[in-house]
Order: sequence, then C-alpha cells, then structure tokens
Amino acid sequence: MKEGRIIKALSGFYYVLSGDQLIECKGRGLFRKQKITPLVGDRVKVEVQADGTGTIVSVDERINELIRPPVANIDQAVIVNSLAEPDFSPLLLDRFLVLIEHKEIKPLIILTKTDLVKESKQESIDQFMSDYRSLGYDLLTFSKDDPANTIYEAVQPHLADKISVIAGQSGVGKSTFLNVLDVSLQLETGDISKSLGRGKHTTRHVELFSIAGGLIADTPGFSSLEFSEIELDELRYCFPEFVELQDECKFRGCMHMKEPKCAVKAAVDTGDIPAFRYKHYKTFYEEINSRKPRY
Ligand SMILES: Nc1nc2c(ncn2[C@@H]2O[C@H](COP(=O)(O)OP(=O)(O)OP(=O)(O)O)[C@@H](O)[C@H]2O)c(=O)[nH]1
Ligand SMILES: [Zn+2]
Repeated sequence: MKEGRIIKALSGFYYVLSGDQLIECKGRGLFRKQKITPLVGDRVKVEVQADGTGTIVSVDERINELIRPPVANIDQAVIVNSLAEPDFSPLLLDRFLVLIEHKEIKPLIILTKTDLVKESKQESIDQFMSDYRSLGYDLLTFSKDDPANTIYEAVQPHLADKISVIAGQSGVGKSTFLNVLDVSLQLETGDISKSLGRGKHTTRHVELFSIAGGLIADTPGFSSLEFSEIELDELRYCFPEFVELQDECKFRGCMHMKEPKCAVKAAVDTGDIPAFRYKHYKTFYEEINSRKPRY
C-alpha cells in the first residue's frame, strides 16, 4: 500500500504523486456506490498492481474543497493583483480577500508590475501595502524584470509544502509570475493565442503543478467575484481585524453598522482600522443586503 496525493484527474484516471513517483490509478469500484468522488488534492491510499498502475482504496478526510477549480485540501489562495495596467484596486483586493476568508483559506497577496507604477502613485500604494501588512496579511511584490532567483527566494517559503490556488483578474500577470518561478512551465501570457488555445471548449480539468516545493492548481480560482454564498451576518467574520475587536463591541452579534458603542467603528475613527477597509465592508454589506432572495 502506498500513500500519496492526487495531482491530476483525467478521463476516469487519477494520477497520484507518491514521493517522486507518479502512479496512474483507477478509483475503487465501491466508490461509485458510496458516492465518493476522489478530487485533485485528495490524500489517498493506493494499492499498486504488478504492472505499476494502482487502485485508490481510500480517500482521507478533506480539510476543504473548492468547486471551481475542483480541488480539495487547499492551504492557500495566492491573490495576484497588478499595481498598474490594470491599476491597483484595493476594493477588488478586498473582494478577493472576503471570498477567501469566507472559505477559511489563508490568503497570500502578490502585487505585480511594480515596474509600471507611476511616481505620483507610489506613495499611496506604499500606504496600502503597509496597511495590508499591518492587518496581518502576507504581501509580496513582483516585477517580471526582477532577477528570477530573488523572486524565487522571496516566494518559495510561502509556497513550499502547501497546496495553493491562484486567483486574480485576467491580465494581472498570473501566468507570468508562475513562469518566472518555473521556466519549464512555459504558460502562455498576455497574447491572443492564450484565449484560442487551451480552455474554453476542451473538457475542464485541473492539475496541480509542483512549483517551489509546493503544489499549485493550474486553473485560477474565485473567478466569480459575487458574494452569492456569503450571508449578511457572515461578512463581518471575513475581516480579521473586526473579529479581533468584536468582543469589545457593546452588543453581542454587533454588525458594526448602526449599533452604538461599536469597537470596530471606534477603531476606524482612531485610525487603528484603515478607513478604506470599513468603507469596503459597508459596500459589500449593502451589496449582500440588496441581493434578491433565493428560493
Ligand atoms: N511591465 C510588466 N508587465 C507584466 C508584468 N507581469 C506581467 N506583465 C504583462 O502583463 C500581461 C498579462 O500577463 P499574464 O501573465 O498573461 O496575465 P494573467 O493573469 O495570466 O492573465 P489571464 O491568463 O488572462 O488570466 C502580459 O503582457 C505580461 O507580459 C510585470 O511585472 N511588469
Ligand atoms: Zn461592532
């Protein structure tokens, strides 16, 4: 019996990485009856046959799972945002952060295209970066022209031994970033061939790449930026700095909106919580609140 992790699922086969061995496997016949569908990211036990192929005999319990891309046991979401082209948007970054916090996945923020930042914008960007860091978020910056080994050394400790999904709008530099980490990937970047190639009409499948000592899903996650799965009273838990203060609010279950003696609003007034974070909270709150009820 071997233990390993499914890194690819294709046409009924599962590819299980066990040490540095890749084993082509079938699922156990019983799985269908038991309604067990192994997912990329699952830790599994495999019985290896004489011909080197295997049968997955059991699937370990999952920490979590995403539907898009279909991956289990995600440790981290790497949010890639550009600082220019398109311009840096803290509102968009907070939208990603809320969606990721809601799934209880650890975010890592990567801000790209440092080389394109205009001098007039540098100061405000520096302020945002220091704000996000003081909220406790890990934040790294990137330019494709930085020496590859410098980038690798900065990122490797964050990726090693973790399963990560990448998130971020189109064109922010996700593929460029991964290519710098691993030149053998040769992901297409920024040109038309990319939208004509892989994807769209082919069967959707996901694969975990070994990069910088960790595993990274090749399909971006959190592509729908809607809060359709987040309930109004869950939103406040997606802002870690609010959670830290919530016990000091006068009312239990304070939503930090109209309630008096709210510790969160007090911290916004003193500047301990950045004003833009609270503003985004209110924006998202209104968005969820005005959502049409689902039946
Ligand atoms: N100047 C500059 N350009 C960059 C940088 N990173 C990426 N780009 C460019 O930005 C464009 C988009 O980069 P991609 O890596 O394709 O972006 P992506 O996020 O993978 O895009 P999608 O695959 O559409 O989601 C390309 O033309 C890149 O060359 C950077 O650090 N500096
Ligand atoms: Zn409050």
